[in-house]
Amino acid sequence: MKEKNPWHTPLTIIITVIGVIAIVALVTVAVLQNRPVPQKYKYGIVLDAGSSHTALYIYEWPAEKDNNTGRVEQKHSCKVKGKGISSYAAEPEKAGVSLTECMREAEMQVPSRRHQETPLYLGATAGMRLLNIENREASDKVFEAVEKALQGFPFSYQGARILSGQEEGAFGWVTVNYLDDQTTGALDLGGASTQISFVPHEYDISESPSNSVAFRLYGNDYNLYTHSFLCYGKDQVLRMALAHQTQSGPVTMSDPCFHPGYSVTRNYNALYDSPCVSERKPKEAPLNFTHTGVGNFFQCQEVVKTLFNFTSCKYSRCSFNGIFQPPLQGSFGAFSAYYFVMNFLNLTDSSIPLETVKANLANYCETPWNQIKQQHPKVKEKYLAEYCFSGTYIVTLLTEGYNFTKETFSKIKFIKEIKGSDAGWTLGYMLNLTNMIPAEAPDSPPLPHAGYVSIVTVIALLLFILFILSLRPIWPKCSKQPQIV
Ligand SMILES: Nc1ncnc2c1ncn2[C@@H]1O[C@H](COP(=O)(O)OP(=O)(O)O)[C@@H](O)[C@H]1O
Ligand SMILES: [Ca+2]
Repeated sequence: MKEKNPWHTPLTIIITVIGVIAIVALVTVAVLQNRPVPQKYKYGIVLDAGSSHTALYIYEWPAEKDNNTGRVEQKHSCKVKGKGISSYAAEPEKAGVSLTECMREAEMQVPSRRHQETPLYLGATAGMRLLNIENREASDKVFEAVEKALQGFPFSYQGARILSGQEEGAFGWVTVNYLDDQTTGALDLGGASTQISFVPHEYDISESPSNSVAFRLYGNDYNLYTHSFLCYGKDQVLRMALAHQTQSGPVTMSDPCFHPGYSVTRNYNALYDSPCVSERKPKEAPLNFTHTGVGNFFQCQEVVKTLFNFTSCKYSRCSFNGIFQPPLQGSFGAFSAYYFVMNFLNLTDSSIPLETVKANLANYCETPWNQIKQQHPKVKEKYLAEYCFSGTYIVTLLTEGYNFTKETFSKIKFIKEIKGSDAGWTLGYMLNLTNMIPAEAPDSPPLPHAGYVSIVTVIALLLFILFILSLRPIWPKCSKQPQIV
């Protein structure tokens, strides 16, 4: 005869059913109540008006985390067609018009209900610094035109201005260190200026106060060393190199920094039309000269070295041109033109020793111009012609200028972006102006939703089991199983 299961009494069945219903109800209520609400985002827009071109960046962060840490991300970027705003000195209106296409894109990217509260900034760097030195009126007109154009959009326009070299260097450092976990120096190479920023080991800021910036980031105070070298961006430094080699006003010039077989006609007035070289213009020169290539890395390095002044230094130590620089410290992120050039040359890998970098460059510079063009039919010819010079300049600036050695060179990472945001000063600039540079370390992260659900379920189950056990006195008696001997 089949024995009746003692658990099948009405009481235990009722208790079990009620228990299961209670657990399901508890978990459902808890899960629904604490479901993460769909994220609401806030936005900020920064226009980087560089010497060679303007780029627009849209940043995004969770709305409720305004003052919190490390949550601002680049949502979108747009490259403005044409040249930098400083090139519109003669026709300022066009500087404003040039921005409209990217601004329209921004209107589409930022949800319209957020337009009015979205701050919009424009920061101009060394191109406008030079125009401002050369022709103040023209620089003001460009800003007027740009301002007028930007105010025509529905965002919260916060102004357009020239960043100082210190700001450019310091905000580049903030961007890198906001996004990265360990403290990293920042190396930024532009077309018209270049910046170096890092936290020195022992830093006596009193030696050169103009090179020091203090920041509080993620609970730590930093004394940052930063310097911006105007005219040492790769386009202006090329002008200086060409100027150095055309002092006597020749009709043809043989240049070790360009490939053998390279030959173009250049205009003297155009070459010397920049405050970085205007004083060196030869008194008597023809209208044009023929610029031909020789392709010799070592000779090119000698030319580049003449552009640095190592003779005077009134501090305990200097990089070049009498500028104070404490000993290099830690790892570095090198971005903008550092990355473009080294990436083209396949030299971004930090494991490549400095000597190999030089050997590869020597080999690259020697390659005939025809061959280079054939190998890279899609690369813009202006860039292509200049990679030998730019690569040589980068190596020389880092080693002779900033004193990187073969050991410390391997601590430089050539980077385009970090965690999806472009490396550059724009993010740091916006964080600073919106008071969003996180001063304190992030709170320990709260329990993720899945973890929360699991814990609620396990506790509910435990309670249920305890409840069942507590009913033990009224459990039906188990009938003894026949013993097997
Ligand atoms: N693909 C590329 N290859 C080589 N150089 C590039 C490339 N894209 C941009 N550049 C260069 O990077 C530099 C960017 O400088 P930019 O930010 O405009 O000037 P600055 O920061 O001095 O105001 C320019 O010299 C530009 O020619
Ligand atoms: Ca730049």
